[in-house]
Amino acid sequence: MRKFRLVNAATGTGKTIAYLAPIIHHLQSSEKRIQRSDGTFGYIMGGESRSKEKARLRKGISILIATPGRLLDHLKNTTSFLYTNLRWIIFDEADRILELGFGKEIQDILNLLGSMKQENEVPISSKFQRQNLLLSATLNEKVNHLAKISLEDPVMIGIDDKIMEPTSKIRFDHSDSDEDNEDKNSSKIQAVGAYKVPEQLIQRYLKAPCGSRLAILLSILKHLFEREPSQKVVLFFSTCDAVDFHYSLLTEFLFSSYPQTEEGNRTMFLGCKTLRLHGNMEQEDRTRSFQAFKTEKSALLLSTDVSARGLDFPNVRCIIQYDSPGEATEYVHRVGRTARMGERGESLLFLQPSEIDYLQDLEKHGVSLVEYPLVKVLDSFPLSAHKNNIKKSVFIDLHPWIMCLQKALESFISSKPKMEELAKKAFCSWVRAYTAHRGDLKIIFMVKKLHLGHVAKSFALKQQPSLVGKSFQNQTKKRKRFEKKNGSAKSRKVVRSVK
Ligand SMILES: Nc1ncnc2c1ncn2[C@@H]1O[C@H](COP(=O)(O)OP(=O)(O)OP(=O)(O)O)[C@@H](O)[C@H]1O
Repeated sequence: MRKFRLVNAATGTGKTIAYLAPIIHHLQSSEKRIQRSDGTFGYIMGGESRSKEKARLRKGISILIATPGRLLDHLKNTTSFLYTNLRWIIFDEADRILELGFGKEIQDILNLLGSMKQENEVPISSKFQRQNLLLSATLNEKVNHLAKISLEDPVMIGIDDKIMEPTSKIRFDHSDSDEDNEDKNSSKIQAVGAYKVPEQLIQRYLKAPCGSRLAILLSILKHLFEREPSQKVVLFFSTCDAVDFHYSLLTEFLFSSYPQTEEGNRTMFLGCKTLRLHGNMEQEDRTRSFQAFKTEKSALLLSTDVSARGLDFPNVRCIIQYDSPGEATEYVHRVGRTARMGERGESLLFLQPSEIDYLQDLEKHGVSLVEYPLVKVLDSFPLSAHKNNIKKSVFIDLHPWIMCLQKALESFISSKPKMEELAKKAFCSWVRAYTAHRGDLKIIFMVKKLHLGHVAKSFALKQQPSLVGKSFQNQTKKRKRFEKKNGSAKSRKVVRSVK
C-alpha cells in the first residue's frame, strides 16, 4: 500500500523539516538495527561520479539525494541498488523539477518503484506503507496533472501560515477526468495559480531607468547598511558573470562625493562583508560562501537563482531582485529567502519603465507590491560638492547624486582594466539572458525595447561593447529598424521619462 501526498505551503514554513525530521527519527529509532545490506530506505546522499555512486549503492546507503535523471539511471542499471525497503520517495520543489522537463522521469521512477519486483527482494516489513511526497511553495497545474495521472488517491496538504497548522486535507477531484464518477466528498483543488508569500513580508518595487540602475542599486545598498549595519541582504542577478562583476566592484569601489579627491583619500563605498554564490564557482568556494553567509550577522550575498530555492539562511532581512526572475514562481521563491518561519522581511524588485507590466503578471498570481520611496532615499545623500547647484530633477537619471555617482563609477571602472573586462563579459551575458525570457514574459522583457547604450551604462561602461556573435548584430539591426519605424526619440523617451 502506498500513500501519496502533495504538500503546498509558503516558503520558510517548514516543509523540508516536516519530512526530514520523521525520516531521520525513524531510521534512528528502528528497532532492528538497519544493516547496509537492507539497502535504501530514505534517499541517498549522491553528488559523486556515477561509478562511485554505484559502489556506494552496492555497499548500501540509508538516505539518497538525487536528481531525477541520475536516480532513474541507477534504478534501471545498478542491479546492486536494493530499494524494495524504500519507505519514502520525496520530490521537493516538484514544480521546478517539472519546469526543467523531468515529468517523464518522475513517472518512470514511480512506475519502477511501484511495479518492479527484485529477485533478491527481502522486504524488511510489509506492514510499512511507503510514502510518496511532492512538495513546493508554488504547486501549479503541471504538478496537479502529474499527481492525477501517476499517484493513486493523492491527498493535498496545505499549511495555513496564519495558524502554521495543516489545513484540511483536500482530495483530488477526478470529476473532470475521463471517468464520470462524481466523487461527492472530494473538493476541487483551488486554482493553484495563486501563490502564497509570507504574510509579514513587505514587497516593494522601483522603476529604474536602465542607464542609472547601477548607481541606484549602490545607493540603496549604502542606505540599507547605514540605516541598519547588522543585517543580511541577498541580491539576485540573472547571470554568473553579472555576480562576478558586481562582486568585484562592490568589494573594491572607493568613493568620495568630492570628485577631485585623490584616490588615496577616498573610502570604501560599501562597508559590509560581501559574498557571492553561483553555479560556476568551485564546490568548495560555494560551500565556503554558503557557510559564511549562514553564520555572519551582517553581510551582503550576491547570487544567481542557485540560491532562489530551498536554501535556508537564518535572519535575512532583505531580498533585492536587481534582475527580474521571469516566472512568478521564481519571484516567490527568491523573496522566500527572507520572512521565514514568522520572521520579518522586505523585498525590492528593480524594474525598468518598459518592464512595469510585470507587476500585473505578479498580480495574476496574487502577489502585489508597493512602490519604493526612491527619490526620498536619493535626496538623503550629502552632495557637499554640489550643494549650491542641487536642483530638483523629475528624472531619476538627472538626479545630482545619481549623476555624481555614475560619473565616479565610470571613471573607476575605466581605470581598472580587469574590472572593465568583467563588466564587458557581464554586459554580454546579461543581454543574452534577457533574450531567454519565455512565453508572455517576452512581451514584457523585450530586447527590442532595450537601449544597449544605457545597458552598457548600467555596467559603468562608457561605451557599448561589441556584442559577441551574429545573433546580437542581427538583434541590433532589428532594433534600429524598429526604432526608425517607431521614432527612436519616442523609444529613448520611454527609457528616460521616469518621474
Ligand atoms: N517547527 C519548527 N520549529 C522551529 N523552527 C522551525 C520549525 N520548522 C521549521 N523551522 C525552521 O524554519 C526554517 C525554514 O524551514 P524549512 O527550510 O523546512 O522551510 P521550507 O518550507 O522547506 O522552505 P522553502 O520553501 O524555502 O524550501 C528553518 O530554519 C527551520 O529550521
